[in-house]
Amino acid sequence: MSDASSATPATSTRPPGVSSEVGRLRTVMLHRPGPELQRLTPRNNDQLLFDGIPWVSRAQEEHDAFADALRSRDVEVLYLTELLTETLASEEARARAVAGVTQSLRLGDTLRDHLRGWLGELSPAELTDALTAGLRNDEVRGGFGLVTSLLHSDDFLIDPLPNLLFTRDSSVWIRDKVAVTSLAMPARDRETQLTELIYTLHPRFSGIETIHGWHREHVEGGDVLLLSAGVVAVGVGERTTPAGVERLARQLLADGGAHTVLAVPIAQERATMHLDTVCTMVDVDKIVMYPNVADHLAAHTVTATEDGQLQVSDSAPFLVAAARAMGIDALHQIDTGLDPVTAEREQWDDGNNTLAVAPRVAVAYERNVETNARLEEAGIEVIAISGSELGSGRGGPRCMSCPIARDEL
Ligand SMILES: NC(=O)NCCC[C@H](N)C(=O)O
Repeated sequence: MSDASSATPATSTRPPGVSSEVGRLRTVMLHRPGPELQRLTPRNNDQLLFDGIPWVSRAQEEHDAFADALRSRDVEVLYLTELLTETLASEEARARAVAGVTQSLRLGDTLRDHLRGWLGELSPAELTDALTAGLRNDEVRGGFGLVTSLLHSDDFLIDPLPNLLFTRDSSVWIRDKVAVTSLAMPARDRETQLTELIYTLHPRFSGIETIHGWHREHVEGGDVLLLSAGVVAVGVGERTTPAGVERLARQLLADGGAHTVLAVPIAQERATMHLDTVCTMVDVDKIVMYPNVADHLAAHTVTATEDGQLQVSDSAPFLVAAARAMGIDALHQIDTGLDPVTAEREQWDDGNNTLAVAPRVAVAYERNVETNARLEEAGIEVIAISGSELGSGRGGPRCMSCPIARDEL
């Protein structure tokens, strides 16, 4: 469970809404790493999308320091598990959560019925733990039948969700609406069941419109960059699919969420799983970008015709297409000027994955010494945090944060 003593109470009335990457950050949703990380073993870490086995208590310390750095800049920090527990006070939320998590065809009828009964008796906080940390076969008490006898004792009946840490990916606010995303990797599929519950049933978000949704064409929040009000760049690669960006673009262009969407192909590789692994905005007209991709990153500009059809341009260099859509002379790339090997090492360690808390102020991992030095030379204040354990899931400060409210620029 999250550290309730240091959390800001979820009672602020600041209206949610985000229209850029760099407007002053007011409210953010994080997930403090918890028991779900204790489930990682050398046998399952690849499937669960971690590159190692994190030291959990150190990861929690690093995460608490990250949250404190944000609070010290007057950012309200909400925790996903606290919001979920509050949501699960509602009978409807509990029923939906239990039904969703027991859908798996792996269970069979006997075990499913047993689990439904068991989960239904848990308190909201216990149910949050089960939904996030999962459940092993040998943790089930009673309900023994054929399936539970044949599964291995350490098989999961409910998969743990270690990637909840990366709250960026399972929902993204675009103006005053929130897109509940549809995650591509099986290990993360269930995360958006939880964010959908929070946004549809937590009183804080009452009246908020959700778009996209669980089990639609794949879109992940790490691919979605709000370059400026009305201009949304969407990476298309290992996670977000062409069909995913098409559906999102259609929705945004139809309901005023954007006037222009840039569809940006990225290499379908783990190192570049999301657009925010290669570039993030650090000022209204500055972007820090992995130099090894800078020269060939390109974009299709997508707009809507008067009768609502999508209009797709030929591909153009990303920085050119972005500046044109944003109505500025140039989107300046922070020239990290690194030799290709250092650049590759720092990109792998999320050097380009910064979280702006205001224009020209960004949180970054301290280990990316060269990239951070270049950011500072370019006039960006770097709030350096340590991420030796947090980074083993391959995500940096932007990945670990879902902005809920930012000031308009
Ligand atoms: N926006 C991001 O780049 N998020 C990082 C996600 C890391 C996670 N282990 C994953 O593979 O999905």
